[in-house]
Amino acid sequence: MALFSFFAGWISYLLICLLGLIFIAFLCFCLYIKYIHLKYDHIPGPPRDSFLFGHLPTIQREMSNDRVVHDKFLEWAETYGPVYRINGLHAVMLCVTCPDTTKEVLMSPKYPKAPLFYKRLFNLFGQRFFGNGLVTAQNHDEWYKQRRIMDPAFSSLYLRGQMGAFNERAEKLMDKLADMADTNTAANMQHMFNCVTLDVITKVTVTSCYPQIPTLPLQLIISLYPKNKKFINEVKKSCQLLRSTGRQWINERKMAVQNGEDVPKDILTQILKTAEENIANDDEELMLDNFVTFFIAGQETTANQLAFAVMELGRLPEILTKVRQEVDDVLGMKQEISFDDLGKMTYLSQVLKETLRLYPTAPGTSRFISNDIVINGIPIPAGVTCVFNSYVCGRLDKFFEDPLKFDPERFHPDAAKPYYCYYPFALGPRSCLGQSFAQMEAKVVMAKLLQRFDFSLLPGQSFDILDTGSLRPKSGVVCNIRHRGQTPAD
Ligand code: HEM
Repeated sequence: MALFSFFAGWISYLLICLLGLIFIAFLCFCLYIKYIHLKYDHIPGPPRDSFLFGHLPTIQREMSNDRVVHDKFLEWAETYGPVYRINGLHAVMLCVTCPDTTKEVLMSPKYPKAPLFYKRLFNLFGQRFFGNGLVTAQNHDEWYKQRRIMDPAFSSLYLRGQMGAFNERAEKLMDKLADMADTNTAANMQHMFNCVTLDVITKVTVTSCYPQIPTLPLQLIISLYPKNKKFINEVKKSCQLLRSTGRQWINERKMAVQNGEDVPKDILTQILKTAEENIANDDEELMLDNFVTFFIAGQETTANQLAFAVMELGRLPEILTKVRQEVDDVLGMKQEISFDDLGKMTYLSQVLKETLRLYPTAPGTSRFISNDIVINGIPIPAGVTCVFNSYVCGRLDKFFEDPLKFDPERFHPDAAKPYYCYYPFALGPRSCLGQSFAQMEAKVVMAKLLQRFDFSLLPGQSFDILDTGSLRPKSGVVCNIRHRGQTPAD
């Protein structure tokens, strides 16, 4: 009995000490948050929901109510100006729309990608995902080494040589659409575009292993609720499948290289080279990081752009007529589109650019600011994350008049170029490596679609945006497809 009370006494003593320590740690954390508030509260920003969580509850509310969180950021940019502050626990994030700062920060290699966001993409729900691949690499030298190796697979000379592949894959889509037109079947255009961009990037359709990536704050929120376990497990399984598919393809290519076979200078071959020059000892993991990176970065962004373009053309007959006329003038009945043809379809380029202004499918980027700077006359102490949001910039009327109007004339070759307020592919050294690839692919697919088919949106669809980290049309853009010249009753 005495022994029992001795131990019980010690356990209660330890518990009290532990609680005391937790309380002191919490107090220190609160004091640190107060210090951060004092340091950055001179920067304008919306009122915080709470001392501890800052603006996170508002952001969570927007997301759980199925709203586009970037609309909230837009509303705040309109109210609080070219730089405003958002708090979440001890972290401070600045949303910047000031063009001069956008230029200064994004064009300089001095500002690394912000760990606040990119470190979280290393894993997805505990499963290695983008790792240290090109999009997420934060160390400048490691990133630069990879980028230099990957560049040849995206040079304009190499891409010219890919026109055959773009044509061939787009033709497969046209065949499917022709079947649908013949059988009067409605087409979910987003799904169709996903298949073609997947086909182009992998040359094999492996749609089933393609993971849906939830937005980063959403990931954290999702992982807090046990009821999401099933979803989390599915995402993890998709990631594992993607990496094991990558492992298999990489090994096959490695064997081909070792056997002295003539391999193409494509993305996969270049990925093998990134590992050869990697000084760290995780060659295979780095290759898989880049496999996942190109698979994700190179596929759904373009598919979603195409789907948004069809959505807008479906409700704007005048623009549709004009762009179709251009395609007819340049291509006529020609089946194989050449690189030179692409250059001649300038209005189609304008349509695609305008699509990304209103619907930047990868809506922003961020950088860590490790030195004191001044933004729009406001001194900013070092240690913050700056977010550059192309969705917000594209919809601010100080940059684009009547911003919600879809108007490709904004990108007419003679129109004034937007000054650091239009960057759907980001800007500077960390801008999109696949920009030309994506826009060549998008043009080939759109041109063939316009050349061969009439499409009309099925009534009753929403024109809303679904924000899953990248932006996509909520409706899927379901269309009735007809061969050109075929009347709806045929
Ligand atoms: C419409 C299509 C596309 C859009 C809107 C887009 C947009 C972007 C954006 C905004 C970034 C910067 C991301 C960040 O800073 O977090 C980026 C980076 C990147 N994109 Fe794209 N992208 C598209 C298509 C592609 C394609 C087709 C590929 C490859 C085949 C690709 C490969 C990459 C890579 C490798 C990076 C990282 C570049 C680096 O940091 O060096 N993208 N893209």
